[in-house]
Amino acid sequence: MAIAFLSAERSKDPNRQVGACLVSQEGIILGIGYNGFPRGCSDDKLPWAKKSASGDPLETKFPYVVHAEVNAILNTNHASAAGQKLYVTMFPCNECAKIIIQSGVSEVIYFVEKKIDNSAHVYVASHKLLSMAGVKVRKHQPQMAQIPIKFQEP
Ligand SMILES: Nc1nc(=O)n([C@H]2C[C@H](O)[C@@H](COP(=O)(O)O)O2)cc1CO
Ligand SMILES: [Zn+2]
Repeated sequence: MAIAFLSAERSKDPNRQVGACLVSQEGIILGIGYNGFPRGCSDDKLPWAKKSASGDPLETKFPYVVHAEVNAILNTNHASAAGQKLYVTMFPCNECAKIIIQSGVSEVIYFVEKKIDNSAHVYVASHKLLSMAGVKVRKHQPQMAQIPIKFQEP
């Protein structure tokens, strides 16, 4: 989970940085991701806004951003995500849940579940899909409040 948090720091989304880390059953790191625009799609040309003044959805980030979970699964250095565990700083949306299920991930460990009224159905659907597909879901219980990183010679 700490690696998912560290990965989130790399996101350029000014409103919400999300990170994910895919690990094997034994805890070996297989893939890391954060929310961002697709490869080759410039942050200078696409908007990070949540709302546009004109009301045009194409002037918001939503149609373009790749979620952290999808990036972690696609960035894997392993042939398949089957039977693996996905650590994610935020509970996955329904679209990510579909990809998590289809890629064969067997467990999702999340840090926080965002509760936003107008998107509540997204998370109800996500829970429903993950539960129907038999993907284990649990909230991370941190053993410590922080992990300081010092850049100095050991
Ligand atoms: N699990 C998630 N993984 C993600 O990568 N995200 C990303 C997509 C957007 O870039 C941002 C959410 O933006 P906002 O609606 O909080 O301004 O976080 C969001 C969630 C929450 O479901
Ligand atoms: Zn998602």
